[in-house]
Amino acid sequence: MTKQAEKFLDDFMVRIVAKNPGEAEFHQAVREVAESLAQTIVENPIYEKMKILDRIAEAERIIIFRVPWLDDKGQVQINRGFRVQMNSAIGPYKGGLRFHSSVNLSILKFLAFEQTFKNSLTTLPMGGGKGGSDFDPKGKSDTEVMRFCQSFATELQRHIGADTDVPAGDIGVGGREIGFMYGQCKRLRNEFTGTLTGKGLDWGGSAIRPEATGYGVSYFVEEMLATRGDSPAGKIVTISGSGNVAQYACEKMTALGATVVTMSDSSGYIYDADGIDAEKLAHIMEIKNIFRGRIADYVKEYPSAQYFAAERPWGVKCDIAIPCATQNEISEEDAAKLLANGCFCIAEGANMPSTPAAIAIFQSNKLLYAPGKASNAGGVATSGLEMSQNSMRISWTPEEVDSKLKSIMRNIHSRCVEYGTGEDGYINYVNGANIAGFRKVANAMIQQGVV
Ligand SMILES: NC(=O)C1=CN([C@@H]2O[C@H](COP(=O)(O)OP(=O)(O)OC[C@H]3O[C@@H](n4cnc5c(N)ncnc54)[C@H](OP(=O)(O)O)[C@@H]3O)[C@@H](O)[C@H]2O)C=CC1
Ligand SMILES: O=C(O)CCC(=O)C(=O)O
Repeated sequence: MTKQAEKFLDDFMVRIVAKNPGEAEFHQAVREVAESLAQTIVENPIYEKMKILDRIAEAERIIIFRVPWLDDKGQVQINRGFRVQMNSAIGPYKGGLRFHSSVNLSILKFLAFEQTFKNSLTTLPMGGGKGGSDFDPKGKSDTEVMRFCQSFATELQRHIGADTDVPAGDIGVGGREIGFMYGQCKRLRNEFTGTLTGKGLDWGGSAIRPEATGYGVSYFVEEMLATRGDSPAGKIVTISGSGNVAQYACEKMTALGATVVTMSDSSGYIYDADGIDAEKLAHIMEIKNIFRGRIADYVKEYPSAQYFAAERPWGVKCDIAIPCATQNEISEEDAAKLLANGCFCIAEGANMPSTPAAIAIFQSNKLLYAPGKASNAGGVATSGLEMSQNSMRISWTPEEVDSKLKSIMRNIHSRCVEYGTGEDGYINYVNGANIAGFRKVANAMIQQGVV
């Protein structure tokens, strides 16, 4: 990076931190992007003159609202709802809703910021957004979740729409929650439109949307390994999380011939040296999706596996690591363990799961490392395909959607190679994803004037 680019980066980050005090996750996500883009920006003065990166880092609109609801005992509960409408340069705001006790503005702004670049990479016409609530569905009855979702959607529906902003799922928001919110939006607006994605297959949902993020990250791993003449077959894989993304990453990596040996939740991880095959994964899906239980229950059914409470799986020997739980779940120490154990490929299913210090270890040791905004883009890409099907009032077959998903992931990989390959041939997927994602949004913003 030239001195001029370094100065741009320093000045820019001073402005970001001053304008968004105390928002550590947001600063982290913005800094990573700004580091990749500083050189491109000083070499293209129009970007600096038009303050493109400052504008991308400032949400177009943020809505914060009260979500009151009645629990099963008839007591009033109050949560806080958010929608961050980050950038609409290339399409309606698009991005998931997160329901988790940790949700705050910093987390949702980092996610919405990342989403803007991710959605641009998919090549589909989608802007960036994210939302959610500090409501935690864990331990709540179905009727409590329904009452909460109805209250949340009652306010949210004023701000969203098929051509305005199209939310979907994220942590704590799956098919059940999308169904309750869609029902309430439809009732209040008296229209059946594609206002949310991740809908049920019989009422406007797309085939393969539940599978898409996990399948997409697996297709991305295939592409990464192919750059070194390799493939997933015979590889040992560690996965964190046991929710939507983790489940389908496990399914697809196993189908591609790899052996997945770990999955986790926020209480701990399981290690099954024999591999979590299709039958064992079906059991995990039952524990998590039907009984809404804990991953620890796995060892009751498969006693040869081990459960490690309050630990993450990154000390387990593997070739490939696919973090699919949450942000900053791979620390510097975890990254050092992965490296020491011979792991050579890290593909993020989660958003920003690796800390900056962990990424520095991956990159300085020339490991294959893909940031979530590239490798987990299959979920939102398939949401984009759901929007297209809704507009055209048609449904594609699972095979059609899967083949489009595969070609989108291959295309994202090619863009990363195009913009991220250094002089020594090492592919810096972070730079590649950030630069490729930025160019399209930046050029659209220039063409649309100062808005
Ligand atoms: N769903 C999608 O299509 C997409 C999701 N993502 C990202 O993938 C990640 C997982 O999302 P998804 O699978 O949908 O969510 P789910 O709610 O289905 O699953 C989340 C999993 O991560 C675990 N987890 C959540 N928070 C923590 C934490 N603080 N520490 C440890 N484990 C935690 C959960 O454990 P527990 O049950 O104990 O809470 C659960 O196993 C998120 O980063 C999300 O932003 C990215 C692209 C698309
Ligand atoms: O499908 C979507 O719209 C959003 C998916 C998502 O939240 C993400 O990509 O992080």
